[in-house]
Amino acid sequence: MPGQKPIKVALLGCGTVGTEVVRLLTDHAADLTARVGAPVELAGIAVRRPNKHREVPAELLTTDAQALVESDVDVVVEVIGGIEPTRTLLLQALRSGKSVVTANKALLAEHSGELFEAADSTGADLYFEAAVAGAIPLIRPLRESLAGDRITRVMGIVNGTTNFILSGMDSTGASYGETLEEATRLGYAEADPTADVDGFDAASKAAILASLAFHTRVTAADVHREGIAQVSAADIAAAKGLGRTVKLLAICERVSGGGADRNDTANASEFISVRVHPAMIPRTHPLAGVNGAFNAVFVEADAAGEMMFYGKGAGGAPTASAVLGDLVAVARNRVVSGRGPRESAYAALPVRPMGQTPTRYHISLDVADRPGVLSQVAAVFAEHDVSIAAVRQEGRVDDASLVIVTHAATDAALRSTVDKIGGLPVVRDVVSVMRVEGEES
Ligand SMILES: NC(=O)c1ccc[n+]([C@@H]2O[C@H](COP(=O)([O-])OP(=O)(O)OC[C@H]3O[C@@H](n4cnc5c(N)ncnc54)[C@H](O)[C@@H]3O)[C@@H](O)[C@H]2O)c1
Ligand SMILES: N[C@@H](CCO)C(=O)O
Ligand code: NA
Repeated sequence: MPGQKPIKVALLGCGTVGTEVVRLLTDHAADLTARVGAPVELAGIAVRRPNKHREVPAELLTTDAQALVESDVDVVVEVIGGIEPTRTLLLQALRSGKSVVTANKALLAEHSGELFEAADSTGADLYFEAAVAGAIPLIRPLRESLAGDRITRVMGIVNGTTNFILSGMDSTGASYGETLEEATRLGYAEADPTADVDGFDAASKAAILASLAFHTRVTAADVHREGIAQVSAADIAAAKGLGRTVKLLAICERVSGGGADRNDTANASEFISVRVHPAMIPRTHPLAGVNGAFNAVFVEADAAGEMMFYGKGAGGAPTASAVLGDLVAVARNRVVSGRGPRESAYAALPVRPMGQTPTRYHISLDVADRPGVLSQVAAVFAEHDVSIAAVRQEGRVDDASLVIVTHAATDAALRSTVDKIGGLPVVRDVVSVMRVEGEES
């Protein structure tokens, strides 16, 4: 594009993802120019320790991220992570009319409202495909491709570390602790795995997905979150015994009517439920075959029906692929003086608290094998108004394994049922209690 003004890019952060962004920008420069309609020029890279970055051109490095954001650039690409200083830097960029591309789910899940407002104040773009499920196109399908449909459910595996651990437990029968150790040794889990194993990373992603799917501002605080540290080898074995497997799921769904809410929504006819928790799913479910560090997200929409998005949700190069896709989009918008999608939060649906969101449960018990045991157990369910969907009993020498799957019940009802059952003299052990998803209720 001779004579076309270059699109100048500031890169903030040059770690796992940033290094790959630089590589792709350099290796594909000619193609990117052709695709955008103008050269895409790296104007500077903000890092903390310049002497640690021998792989990138030294003259581009700076430790002053703020000055780089304030300089004459068109686009700011943020791959530092965390809330500050990135929040301040990106607000500054957007308020001065610079487009932003970010991979930062934690920031978006807490501050997307403020970032979108800053973008609106100048007409700048805010793109974030890399923030959820890495390379997998998911943000663009939800924001653009499905913008004419009505999405009813988004359910997926959006954290590779926990999926690696749960898949490992499923294939070896090993404990959570042993498998986490292995994941750390192989570099799949970080030295501090808290954000992944306690579900914070998945909860941020769930908030972003729910916001887009339901045209509602959802933050991480709205997401019910449970991690995988409590998942035992017994849970995995119980799941396997019934043709199921355990996955950490991010679930965003529309639910109709009833229940409390975050504002005065007594008359609301529709709510959303946004949650992250381990659940048993049938081994025949499309998400059951997603193993190791892969991600997959299942989307259901009224007109489109069921769709699944599958691929690499993390890693330097896959994540950089999503960043580059966004960079091309915002650069193209600038070339034609156009703009990408703005925030769409008009529906403002209330989020239903987990306490009022019934889910189905699987309960495995070790019981004495003698007449009347089943009826005693069933009576406790009836007493707490928890309806039983299926029961399976397998006799052993002098005891039996009893597996019960419930119809949808609230956490509170299920907890009191299980507490009371655990105290029955005929119940020797409550082996496993876990939610069930992906089956007709
Ligand atoms: N690594 C992945 O697989 C992956 C996948 C999807 C999204 N992300 C997101 O991408 C972002 C970056 O992740 P990463 O894995 O590359 O992290 P990283 O820790 O490898 O890189 C971050 C870099 O930013 C630098 N940095 C910190 N503060 C800075 C500052 N004030 N100014 C300039 N540089 C600063 C750090 O020194 C580090 O080199 C995060 O938001 C992360 O959640 C990562
Ligand atoms: N820690 C995340 C990286 C991608 O966000 C994972 O394990 O999937
Ligand atoms: Na993505």
